[in-house]
Amino acid sequence: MSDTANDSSAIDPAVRAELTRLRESIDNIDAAVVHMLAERFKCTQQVGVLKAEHQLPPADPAREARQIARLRELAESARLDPAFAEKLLNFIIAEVIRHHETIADGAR
Ligand SMILES: C=C(O[C@@H]1C=C(C(=O)O)C=C[C@H]1O)C(=O)O
Repeated sequence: MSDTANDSSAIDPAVRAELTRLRESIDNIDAAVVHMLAERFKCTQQVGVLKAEHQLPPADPAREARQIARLRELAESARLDPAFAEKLLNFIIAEVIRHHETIADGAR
């Protein structure tokens, strides 16, 4: 990459405008992702409390398998890499299970 690749004075104004337009949408999408994840974690925290109150295990592998299969199908129809969708869901679920273990530990 040349030294001037990130120097905005060297970028064609039309290209700069297009980059700015796209980055504004990326920023909006990132904000939506954060808000959606926050809502999801609010729900999963409640599931964690319910499980702890009723001595249910933090993880439910059968439910996870159904979610992964569903998400992979959704990803395919949205032209998103299903392997990426699966990795992302597994990453989120691992964090949820960690929260559930912490809640269960606190209830003991
Ligand atoms: C939220 C739950 O707990 C865990 C987390 C899941 C998730 O984040 O979607 C799914 C299954 C469980 O391993 C649940 O059982 O529904």
